[in-house]
Amino acid sequence: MIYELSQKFFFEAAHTLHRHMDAAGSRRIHGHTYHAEVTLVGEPDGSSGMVQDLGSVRGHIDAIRELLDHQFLDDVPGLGPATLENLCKFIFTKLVARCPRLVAVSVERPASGDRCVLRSS
Ligand SMILES: Nc1nc2c(c(=O)[nH]1)N=C([C@H](O)[C@H](O)COP(=O)(O)OP(=O)(O)OP(=O)(O)O)CN2
Ligand SMILES: [Zn+2]
Repeated sequence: MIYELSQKFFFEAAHTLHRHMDAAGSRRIHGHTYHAEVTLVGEPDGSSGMVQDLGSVRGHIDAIRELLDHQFLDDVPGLGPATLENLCKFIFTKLVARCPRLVAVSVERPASGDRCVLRSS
């Protein structure tokens, strides 16, 4: 059997975005509340009963959250244009190094209903 383990977190951040539509508003500095979810899959280890200890997942998420929460996303090294897509990739790339069973990252802006999901396969 395969188990799916997930954890949610949120961060608040500002950014600008260069785009063809609604260009002026997006180019101005503005902010969003982002809700993210990470998902691991696997079978629990026989002795621990865990796919991965959620405490360790939370610790690794906290380190990534520090890079994003209350930051100006345009200045975050390695992120690129601060889109939902790039936020998913940024979180995935950093977290998979610590959580090898990571298979998906989603980032959502609940206020607008926008959401992106990045899956490894
Ligand atoms: N594929 C994507 N498209 C857009 C993204 C994105 O991350 N991926 N992001 C944005 C913007 O960040 C933007 O602020 C949202 O713009 P818009 O949908 O026009 O919403 P409003 O400006 O009307 O209102 P908000 O308060 O900013 O939600 C755009 N596209
Ligand atoms: Zn925006």
